Amino acid sequence: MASVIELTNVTKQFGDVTALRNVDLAVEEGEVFGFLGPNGAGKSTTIDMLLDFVRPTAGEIRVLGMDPQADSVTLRRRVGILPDGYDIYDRLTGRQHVQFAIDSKGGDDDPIELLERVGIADAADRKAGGYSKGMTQRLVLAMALAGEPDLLVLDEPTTGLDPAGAREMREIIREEVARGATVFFSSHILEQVEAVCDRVAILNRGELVAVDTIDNLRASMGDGATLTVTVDAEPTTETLDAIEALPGINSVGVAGTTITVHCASSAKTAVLDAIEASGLGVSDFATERTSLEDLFLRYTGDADGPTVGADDTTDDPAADAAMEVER
Ligand SMILES: Nc1ncnc2c1ncn2[C@@H]1O[C@H](COP(=O)(O)OP(=O)(O)OP(=O)(O)O)[C@@H](O)[C@H]1O
Repeated sequence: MASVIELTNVTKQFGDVTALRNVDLAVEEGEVFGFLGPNGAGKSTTIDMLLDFVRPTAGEIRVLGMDPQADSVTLRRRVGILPDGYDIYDRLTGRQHVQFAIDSKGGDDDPIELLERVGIADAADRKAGGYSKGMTQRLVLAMALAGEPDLLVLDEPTTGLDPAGAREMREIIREEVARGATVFFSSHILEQVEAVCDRVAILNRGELVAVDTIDNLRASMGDGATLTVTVDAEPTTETLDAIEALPGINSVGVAGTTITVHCASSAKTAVLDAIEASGLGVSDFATERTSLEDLFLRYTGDADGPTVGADDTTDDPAADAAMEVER
C-alpha cells in the first residue's frame, strides 16, 4: 500500500523566504509520526500543504494516495485536522461545532460522545466564544475526530492544554491508531513526541535533518551517555589516551581528579575497566543519558528562527472558502 503521506522533493517559497527546501518524506499507514522542529522550521507550512491550504512551489504531495489540489474535497472528508490557527464561531455552542464537523465529514457520530472523549461534554451547550483556551483546543480536537478520519493531522496539539489534557491527548492518539488511523503531529516538545511516536522527522530551517525512531536517533549520535568518574589521583596522559582509544568514545575531559567521558552507552564499562587497568582507583562515578533536549539541539543547532505562525490562506479563493467550511 502506498504511503499515507508522501512528499517528493517539496519546496515552498514565500517571496524570498524558503519555508521548505527539497523535502522527501513518507508516513506509513498506522504510524504515529512526530514532526519536530524549532520555531519557523516549516512544520505548519508542511501541514497546511497536506490539505491544500497552502500550495507547494515545487514538488509532489500525495495524501491517502490523492492529490491535495485535485482531490481536496474527497480528501478533506477523510482527514481530521487540528490546525495551528483555527477560528471558532463565538455564538455557536460546542455541540453545534461538532455537529457541523460531523455533517461536513458525512459521519454519523454522536456529538456528545466526541465531546466526552475530549473532556468537555459538560460545556456542550455553552457558546464556544466563552470557552477557555484549553477548552477551545479540545473542541477543535473533537471536530478533527469527527467522521473517523483515516488520517489525523495535529499541529501542536497540546498547545494550551494542562498536563491532564496533554495526557488525554496522548490517549486519544493511541485510541485513534488502534482504530486504524494514521496520526501525524507536529510539536517542539520532545517528551510528548517520545511518549507516543513510532518515528519522528526533524525539520530545521526548511530541511529535513533526520527521520527515524527516537531510539535510533539517540544511537546514531554515538554519544548516548556522559560518564563522570572521580578517581583517587590525577590521571596521566597515558590513562586519558587509553580511554580515548576505546571504541564508542566521543570525547574525554579532565579536571583535577574528575574524568568526564562522552560515549556510547555500551562503552561505559570499558571506560571504567581502562581507568582501573591504568592503576587508578575509582572512588565514584555517575552516568547520565543524553537528554532529548541535547538530541534535538544537536540536530537543529541553536537555530531559533522567529516565531511566525503560518498565514494559512491560499492564493485560491475556492480553497480559502473550503478551508472556512472545514473549520
Ligand atoms: N504566509 C507566509 N508568508 C510569508 N512567510 C511565511 C508564511 N508562512 C510561513 N512563512 C515563513 O515560513 C517559515 C516556516 O514557517 P512555519 O510556520 O511553517 O514554521 P513552524 O515550524 O510551524 O514554526 P512554529 O513552531 O513557530 O509554529 C518561517 O520563516 C515563516 O516566517
